[in-house]
Amino acid sequence: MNQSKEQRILNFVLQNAVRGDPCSVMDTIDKYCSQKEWAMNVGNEKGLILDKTVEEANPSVALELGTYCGYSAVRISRLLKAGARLLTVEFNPEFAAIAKQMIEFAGVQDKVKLLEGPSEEIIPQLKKKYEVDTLDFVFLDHWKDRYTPDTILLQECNLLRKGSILLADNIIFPGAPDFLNYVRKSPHFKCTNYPSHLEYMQVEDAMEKAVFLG
Ligand SMILES: O=C(NC/C=C/[C@H]1OC[C@H](O)[C@@H]1O)c1cc([N+](=O)[O-])cc(O)c1O
Ligand SMILES: [Mg+2]
Repeated sequence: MNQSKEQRILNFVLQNAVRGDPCSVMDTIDKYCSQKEWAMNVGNEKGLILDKTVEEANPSVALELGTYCGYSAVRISRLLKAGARLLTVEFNPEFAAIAKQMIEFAGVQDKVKLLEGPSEEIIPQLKKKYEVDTLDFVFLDHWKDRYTPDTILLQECNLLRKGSILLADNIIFPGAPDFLNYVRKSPHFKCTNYPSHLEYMQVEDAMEKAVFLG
């Protein structure tokens, strides 16, 4: 059976990146996806916005929704302080299997816990099953029509605290208009927009930061 694009990306990393070196893994994925096959990794331009937001949050506990091949899980976890952890949620088993190998090759497996399943099922389990108190940082990069219901669910599950930072990818392309409307109208969030471009393309995109005010 012929390989998936995600398997080809992983193989390129296994053959060309430096084991245990997160930056080498990120650079190798970016090289493959800009030169050979486009893929929906956050990429290096929006990745720098992600880096700055993670450094601002300096999270003890971070959540990512939409692992895909693990590019942003590697990107986020490389910045985490000792003892901090990233929980990353992926519902597609093929993608989860690729991401698991990508995370292990990058050497960040001790900081990352990959949770396989739908976000709406996993979020209500975070406190009891995954021993989460509150989340310091959340990266939303999964199905765009899940950003709003999952942001509401995070609040309903008391997983946000005053100052929790949410960062959402793809605000322009593919777009998350209902999420933008929701957080910008809500008195519980302070929003900041970061114009950028779609990964590996000259298409406009943006990220939105939403800080929970309690
Ligand atoms: O659909 C996108 N992301 C949704 C991803 C969904 C992921 O979470 C659930 C599914 O298993 C997948 O792994 C997307 C799409 C584009 N795009 O240009 O089409 C660009 C991006 O950065 C994106 O995150
Ligand atoms: Mg994205």
